[in-house]
Amino acid sequence: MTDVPPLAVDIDGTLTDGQGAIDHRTLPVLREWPAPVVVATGKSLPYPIGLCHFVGIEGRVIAENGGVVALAETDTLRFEGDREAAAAVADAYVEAGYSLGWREIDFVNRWRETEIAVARDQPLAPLESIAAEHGLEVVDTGYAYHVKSPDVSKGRGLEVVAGELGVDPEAFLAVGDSENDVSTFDVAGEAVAVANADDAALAAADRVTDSNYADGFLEAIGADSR
Ligand SMILES: O=C(O)COP(=O)(O)O
Ligand SMILES: [Mg+2]
Repeated sequence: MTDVPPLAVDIDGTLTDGQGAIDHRTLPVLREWPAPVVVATGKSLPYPIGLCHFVGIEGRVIAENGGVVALAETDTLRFEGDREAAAAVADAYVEAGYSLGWREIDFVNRWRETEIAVARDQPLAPLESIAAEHGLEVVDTGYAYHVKSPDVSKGRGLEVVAGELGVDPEAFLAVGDSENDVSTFDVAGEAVAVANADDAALAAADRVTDSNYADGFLEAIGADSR
């Protein structure tokens, strides 16, 4: 087949099951996809790079909601955003008596270079107001609150990746589940939300799958979901 589109795929809520584990059925599908696969996630770079490595695909990654773009084949490693402002928000939030909500050794933020993530069981309103004071915004992925620059997005990252790969961003088929995928959906030619997606992703998608989570992903790309 020559008309198989390149894929821009989210991780949490899209390649996972309802418990957050990667669904093993997605792995051979990603490995054998005959066009470039770009992993676009809110997670810090080591997670998606590790995923690509162990799936056995080229490292093509948009991490930190677009704050980091990494493309192994072109030696690209780009950073966007304002890490100092995000760190200042985290400090002010803790100073105000709140917590980022992770364990003492914080593997969520340890390798994060352009934004800060806060656990969703922590109060959102003060985080939003402190972020706004620093010119930043809070995005709720359904897995964490991410404090990021408003001009950084997965969609902007996809434009950069597409440029590096010499592919039209509109050629991409994007699959995702939450508001941090809306910008990807806007840039890609075809946008599919899995059925468990939040309202923002559902509204931005061209179509919505019948199935949830990884079943939805496999349905979205027309893969056999046995
Ligand atoms: O890190 C998160 O909060 C969500 O990650 P995702 O973008 O892969 O769904
Ligand atoms: Mg997601």
